[in-house]
Amino acid sequence: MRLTAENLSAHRGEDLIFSNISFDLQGGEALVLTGRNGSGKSTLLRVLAGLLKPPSGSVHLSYKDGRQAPNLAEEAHYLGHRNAMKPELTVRENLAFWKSFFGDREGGAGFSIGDAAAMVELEQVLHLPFAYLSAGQQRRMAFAKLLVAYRPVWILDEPTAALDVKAEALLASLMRDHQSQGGMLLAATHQPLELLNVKPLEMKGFEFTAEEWE
Ligand SMILES: Nc1ncnc2c1ncn2[C@@H]1O[C@H](COP(=O)(O)OP(=O)(O)OP(=O)(O)O)[C@@H](O)[C@H]1O
Repeated sequence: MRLTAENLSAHRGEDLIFSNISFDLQGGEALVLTGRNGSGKSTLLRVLAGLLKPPSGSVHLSYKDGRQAPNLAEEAHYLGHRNAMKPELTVRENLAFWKSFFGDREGGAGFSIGDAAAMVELEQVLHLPFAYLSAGQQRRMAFAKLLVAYRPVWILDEPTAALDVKAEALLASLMRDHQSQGGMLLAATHQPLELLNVKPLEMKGFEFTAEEWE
C-alpha cells in the first residue's frame, strides 16, 4: 500500500491551523506526528480519517498492485481521544457491535472478540459493562476494537494516554505487529513509542507575532 498526502491544510472556524502538509507512506511504515499542544496533530488526523474536509490538498491511497483505494477513511480505523464505546453495554456487546458494523476490508480478517480481548490482556472482563472498567482498561478495550475488524491503516490519536508503562508496551507491540503484516500507522503521541520504520512529522502550527498581524 502507498499513501500520499499533498499540500493539506485545515481551518477551524476562522483560523488556519496548518497548511502545506505533505507526506508519503508505504505499508509497514509509521507516520508519527509530534508538536506542542494545539499545533494541529489531532486536526490533521481528523482530516485523514475523513471527519474534517480540508480546504485544499489531496490524499491518495493505492493497494500493493497499484489500484487506487476509493478513499482512506474506508480503509482506516480511527481511534480518537474518546473510546467510542457504550458505557451501559458489556464489553463483549460493544466489540460485537463494532465487529459487525465495520466488517473486514480487502487484505485481512479481524480477530474473534475473545482473541482480541486476550491480545489486550482483558479477556476476563468481557461480561462487564464497559463503564465498570478502569480508564486504562477502557483504553485497552478501545484498542481491541481495531483488532476485531481488519483495516490496513490505523489512525491513532494519543493511543496510549491513560495507560501504565506495561500497557503502553503491550499496545506498542500490537502496533508493531500491524506494521509487520504490512499495515500503516498514522499516530500522534506525546510518549515515544517504539514503532518500526518511523517517519516523523513535526507540526508547527501557526504562531503570529503582533508585527505579522499589522
Ligand atoms: N472544534 C474546534 N473549533 C475551533 N477550533 C478548534 C476546534 N478544535 C480544535 N481547535 C483548535 O485547533 C488548534 C489545533 O488543535 P489540535 O487539537 O489539532 O492540536 P493538537 O496538536 O492535537 O494538540 P494536543 O497536543 O493538545 O492534543 C488549536 O488551536 C485548537 O484550539
